[in-house]
Amino acid sequence: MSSELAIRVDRLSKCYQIYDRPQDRLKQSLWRGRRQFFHEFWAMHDVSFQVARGETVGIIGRNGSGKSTLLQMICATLTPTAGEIAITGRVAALLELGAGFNPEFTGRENARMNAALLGLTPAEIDARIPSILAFADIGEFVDQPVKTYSSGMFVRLAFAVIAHVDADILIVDEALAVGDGFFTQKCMRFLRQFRETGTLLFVSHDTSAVLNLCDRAIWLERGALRLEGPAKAVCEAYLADISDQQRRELGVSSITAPTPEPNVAEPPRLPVVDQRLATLDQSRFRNDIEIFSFQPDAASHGSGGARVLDVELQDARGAPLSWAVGGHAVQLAIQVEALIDMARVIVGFFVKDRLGQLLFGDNTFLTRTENPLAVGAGERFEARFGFNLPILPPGEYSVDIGVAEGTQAEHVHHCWAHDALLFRAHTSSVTTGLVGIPMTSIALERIGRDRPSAS
Ligand SMILES: Nc1ncnc2c1ncn2[C@@H]1O[C@H](COP(=O)(O)OP(=O)(O)OP(=O)(O)O)[C@@H](O)[C@H]1O
Repeated sequence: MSSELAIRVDRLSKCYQIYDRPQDRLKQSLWRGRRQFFHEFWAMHDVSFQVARGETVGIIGRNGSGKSTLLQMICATLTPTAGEIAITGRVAALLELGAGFNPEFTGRENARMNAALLGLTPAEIDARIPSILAFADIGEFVDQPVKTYSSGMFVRLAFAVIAHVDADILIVDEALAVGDGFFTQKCMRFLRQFRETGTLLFVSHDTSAVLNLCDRAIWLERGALRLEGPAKAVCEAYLADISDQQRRELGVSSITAPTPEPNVAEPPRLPVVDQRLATLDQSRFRNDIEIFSFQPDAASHGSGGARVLDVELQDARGAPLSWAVGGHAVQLAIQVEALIDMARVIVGFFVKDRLGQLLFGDNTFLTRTENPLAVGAGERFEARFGFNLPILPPGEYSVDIGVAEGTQAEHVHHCWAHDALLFRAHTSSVTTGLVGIPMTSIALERIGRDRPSAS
């Protein structure tokens, strides 16, 4: 195989023998192939593709399309019925919860055992175990048998191990989603860093995760390769296919958007009040967002000239919120301590989703261009941003806070606190797209016919 290739999959097929009743399996072994008591199910059929060294490839497809089957064969935990796989490099995989873990052993013992299986020498394991356990961050559970672990703890430990074994090829299933928001973001940061040098196969139902991470995507359908190519084109085709199918199921033919009228009146501007909020807020689709308290020990970088003291989401009158409702007015209040004299302070924030994709944010620069804020070392100051929360799809979100000095174009970062505040949206009327925007108006009216009917 060319040294530029990390993975070559050639005409791969997997057939399962399905027995309708347990006794049929017994009969099959007694008859030794002279009669057939099973029927065949081809979970993968004639799939071929190549992954170049250093590529990041997303595998997408509906439930049961063969994603796990394919990856298990690549990891050699499942034997193909036909076809070949050639791999160049050390493979580490996170495919199934708890796979490769002995339930009776502690987390520490399992981490050592897995690291050894993945090729680390005892000396390398000794050197890396503190960092593995720090990454997993499961506290005293590390010395408990893993049979007592929650699924989130399993993922943390398994991911921590694969992140420390110098793999050339990483294979990760969306098992990641089991972790909490902070951990998922930590994993995504690691994966982004890993893809600079390594080869990554990433399986997910979530096309935004694939778009975010992958150069290329492979779409599997009923065990066959339906499409491969640039991640954007493949994900778009996949989503279009899903919506076509939904339309067919609903019995709706394709919908063409009407051409807008040329002189439509300007929509009303502020105040932004979504007319539907009152109704939505009475329903189970109300966008309930749980706000977790400020994380003072959140990881941060920067020159160290400032320190974030507190971050709060407040209601429009300044009362702290532990729950917020999407679409409603809130304030984000950020308190900072200057550790050095600062002449032109800028404070900003970014809200990110569980994959670390930046959703929205803002900063104080334009508000204070004319009279920049100057503070002395030891002084405290507060930035406040008032806005209508977007409607957030269910999931976890976090807020990064930045404190800088200078101008928008040229500045010194004194502090960038990652994941200083965490939210969780529980229920939502929005399920697609990154966020829902509160609408100022929505109309649907009859406007006549193409041709007046003859009377
Ligand atoms: N051990 C097995 N015996 C019989 N059929 C199996 C076995 N394992 C998987 N299958 C079948 O093979 C097909 C592909 O399964 P696979 O788990 O690879 O799909 P997937 O794309 O990973 O699905 P999901 O997104 O739900 O995880 C499915 O129809 C599944 O029922």
